[in-house]
Amino acid sequence: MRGLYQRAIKESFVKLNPRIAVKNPVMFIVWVGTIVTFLVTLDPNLFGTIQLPVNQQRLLNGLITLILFFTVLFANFAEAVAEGRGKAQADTLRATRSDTIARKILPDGSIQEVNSTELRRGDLVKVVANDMIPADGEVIEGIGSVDESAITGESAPVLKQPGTDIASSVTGGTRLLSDQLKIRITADPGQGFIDRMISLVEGAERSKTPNEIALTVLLAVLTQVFLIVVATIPPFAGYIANFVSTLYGVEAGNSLRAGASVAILISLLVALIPTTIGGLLSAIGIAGMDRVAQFNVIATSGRAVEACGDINSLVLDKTGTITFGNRMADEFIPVNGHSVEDMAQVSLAASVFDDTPEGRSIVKLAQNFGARVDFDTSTAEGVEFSAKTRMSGTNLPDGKQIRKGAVDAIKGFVRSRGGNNTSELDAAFERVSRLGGTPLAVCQNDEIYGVIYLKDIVKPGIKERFDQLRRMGVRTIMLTGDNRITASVIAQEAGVDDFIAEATPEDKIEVIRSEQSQGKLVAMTGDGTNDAPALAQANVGLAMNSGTQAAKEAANMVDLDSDPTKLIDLVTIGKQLLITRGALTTFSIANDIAKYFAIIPTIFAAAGIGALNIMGLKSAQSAIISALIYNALIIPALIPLALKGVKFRPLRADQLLRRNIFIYGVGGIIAPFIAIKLIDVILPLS
Ligand SMILES: Nc1ncnc2c1ncn2[C@@H]1O[C@H](COP(=O)(O)OP(=O)(O)OP(=O)(O)O)[C@@H](O)[C@H]1O
Ligand SMILES: [K+]
Ligand SMILES: [Mg+2]
Repeated sequence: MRGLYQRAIKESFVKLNPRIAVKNPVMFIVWVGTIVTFLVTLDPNLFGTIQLPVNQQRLLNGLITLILFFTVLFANFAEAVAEGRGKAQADTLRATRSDTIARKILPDGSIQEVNSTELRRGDLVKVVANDMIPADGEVIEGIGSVDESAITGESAPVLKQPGTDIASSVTGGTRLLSDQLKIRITADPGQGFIDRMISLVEGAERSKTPNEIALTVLLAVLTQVFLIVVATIPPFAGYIANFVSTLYGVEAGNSLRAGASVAILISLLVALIPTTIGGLLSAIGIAGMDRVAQFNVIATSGRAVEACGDINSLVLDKTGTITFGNRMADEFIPVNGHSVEDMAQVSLAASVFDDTPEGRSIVKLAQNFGARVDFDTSTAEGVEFSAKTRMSGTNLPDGKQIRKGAVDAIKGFVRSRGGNNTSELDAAFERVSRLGGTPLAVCQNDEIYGVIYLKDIVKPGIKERFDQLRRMGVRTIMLTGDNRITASVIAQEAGVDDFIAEATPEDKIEVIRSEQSQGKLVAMTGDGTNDAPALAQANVGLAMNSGTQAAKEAANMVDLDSDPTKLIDLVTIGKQLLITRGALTTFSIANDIAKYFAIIPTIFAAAGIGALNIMGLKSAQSAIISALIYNALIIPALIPLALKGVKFRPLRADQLLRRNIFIYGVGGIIAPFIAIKLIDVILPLS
């Protein structure tokens, strides 16, 4: 922690470099102002004669220079502290990226040892137990467990094997613990997942988000307006000075001219321009990305984090996101006069090749009923489950075709072979669906044997989360391949706003497009290759780290813990980022009013227009210094708030706006009046 601050202090000075400083127009004006006031400290008469005794003027100018310099440093410090945590994280990551020797498989099948940095996309490598995986890739042969703690912080080993979308992708820098794998490299050197993570957390790719750019422009315009206002004060003051001279004598007129000295005009300018938000703006953005990183989510840009705050619609999978997703076979419901044992036997035959959790749980339940595999598995053919057919099964050596799957899919299968549907089947289908379970029909050729009840449970607390989202104006849409009845039961229980049943992967992208065509911003999660287009289409796409390479590349965020529910947290983080920025901007601009009333009178006070001094400050000098000290100190004082984010309540945007304008607007007007008066009382200036 101390190291973090030491580093930040050092960085604060590095950021004084004009080439870096100029990127923040508001603070750059302060920096230029500091240099000018420094010049008039060296030679108080630089821009014309002054009326104060030279030493007194020099002291005042020197003090102003010092405070302005600290104002710039404080703003730099805010940014440096925000960047610090990411830098520390990058160091840890870099340590895992050390080069290793890879066993490259040559076209003739022989092995050549090469440095991991020489591997290119498409190369084949062999990795044996205890080897570091040399680069990102896809397992094409073998099975083994991998320690991914370097990237996920999760110590439990993860099983990797070819074929299955989910388990076949490996990340360079993780370690193979057992057995051996043949891997096809999918990333060129320096383009891997860990490389991308490093450059992200280091902020190398942290370009300003569109909102940040818009706000920076607004602040720059505001700064320009004040620059013009302040620049017109001298002629105006000069005009009044002439007038005062004729009334009260030349000396009174001159003291008014002195009041509008360069140092004081610069002080007024700095006090009026939005330095508070100008100094904290980038820290707020970096902190938002940091908060996302602490959730173990990697965002590809600050833009993605911000987009989370603007989301109107959340598209979520049912299975595994809203429900636990470890759908277990709970019951066999035989139909058409078949016995449970008969049905168990057919269900087992339909599932021996099905590697999904559903398939394995069916095998287990069937074995409990005494079912045994009674055919030669080496000559039988497995029919893999696909979200499109919504079926899986086995073609037996004797030509029998056994299938299980969504009830309407199986009905279609049976019908095409001349079989019939029964009301008994429909009753079983309805019973399971009304319980929120997934019914799978089982058939052999044209004969339906029964319905398997796959049980799934809605995650506790999810309804409250959706209520919270609704209060923030976010609509939740549940998407499922399951039937309408099951979908509506789960939708009701989870409290989603809308649902789409019997959805194909194409439906996902369709839902997103139709929401977007209504001007809405959409967020979604996904892990499969077929999710990739939808992840790319969504304004916020959160891919699971356990998912395929394609999904991860299409998404703008990756969750290292592979928990799709995190999308809900991301929306909250994004909203908080926007609210924090809005609140501090309001506060910063509201502050100006008090600072204006503290400084303006000092310019005219010397001319005896004391009535302007409504704050009753001790003297012109004390007023200026007090206002500037407040202006400088408010930046470090607000760093914790900028980093942590303002207190967040799940409210709609308009309610939040009203609340914020009240708290940070009214507070922003009152706070500096009190603070400046206090500093004025404490200051040993006369
Ligand atoms: N292993 C399987 N074998 C046969 N049919 C299956 C299998 N797994 C699921 N199904 C059927 O296919 C349907 C679609 O499955 P899919 O995984 O696409 O969607 P889902 O898991 O129900 O919904 P979600 O989109 O919420 O994940 C399921 O509702 C179920 O009826
Ligand atoms: K200011
Ligand atoms: Mg699914």
